Amino acid sequence: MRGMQLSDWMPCTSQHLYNTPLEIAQLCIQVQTNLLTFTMASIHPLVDNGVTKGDPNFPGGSLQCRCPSNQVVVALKSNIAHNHACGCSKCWKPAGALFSIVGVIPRDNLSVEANASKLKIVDPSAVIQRHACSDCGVHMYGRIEQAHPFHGLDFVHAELSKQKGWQEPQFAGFVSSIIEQGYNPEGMDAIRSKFKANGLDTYDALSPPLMDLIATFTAKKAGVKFANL
Ligand SMILES: N[C@@H](CCC(=O)N[C@@H](CSCO)C(=O)NCC(=O)O)C(=O)O
Ligand SMILES: [Zn+2]
Ligand SMILES: [Zn+2]
Repeated sequence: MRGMQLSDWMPCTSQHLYNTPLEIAQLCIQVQTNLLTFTMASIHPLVDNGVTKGDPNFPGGSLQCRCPSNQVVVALKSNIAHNHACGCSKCWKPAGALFSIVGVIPRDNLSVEANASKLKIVDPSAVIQRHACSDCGVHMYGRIEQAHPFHGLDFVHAELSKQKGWQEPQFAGFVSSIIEQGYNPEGMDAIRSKFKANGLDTYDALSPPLMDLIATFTAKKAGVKFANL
């Protein structure tokens, strides 16, 4: 009996349905990705069904907390930068999401326009002093007060804005941190595949350029002299 041929498994190969093993492999990957999408927990609503590109000329807008009335309003005079999915335990995430989506803006471009009295710092001992609405709990901005490479940049969640066009997530950071919050390590490959399928590189800290900024700050603080290249 001759060995099974591909054509034995594909009775319809006489039509132009599956031309090459590559097309079949691509079809299998697509089926698997679709299945993963169907079965996986939500990464974040702005990632689960694809990432929508922002407007590079976006001028900024405002954020509102999720109280039904007397909302905290924060005005942002420019677009955000380094927007990223964050798996860490400290960043605010919408209900059901495994990741936060958080970006930065120069603190001088951020102002609280309404109900500032509702804001309280979630963890005063943290590096990022996250100012959250004491009623609905969403984080309106995170500010770094101590000497730090990101001092002067506020962390904000642009999904709290009614305006569209904010910078889209550029990468996924602190991905392994979701394990610390109870996500099954067996599921990490699927999580990383989902990010990659949406064009986002995944890191277990911040992106390399941001990590280099942190290391440069640390070296300079320690008086390290950089060798010539
Ligand atoms: N595994 C820890 C990681 C927490 C952490 O280091 N978070 C980063 C990134 S938050 C925005 O990208 C950080 O800068 N933390 C300083 C701070 O949050 O104050 C965990 O999950 O908790
Ligand atoms: Zn609120
Ligand atoms: Zn975080």
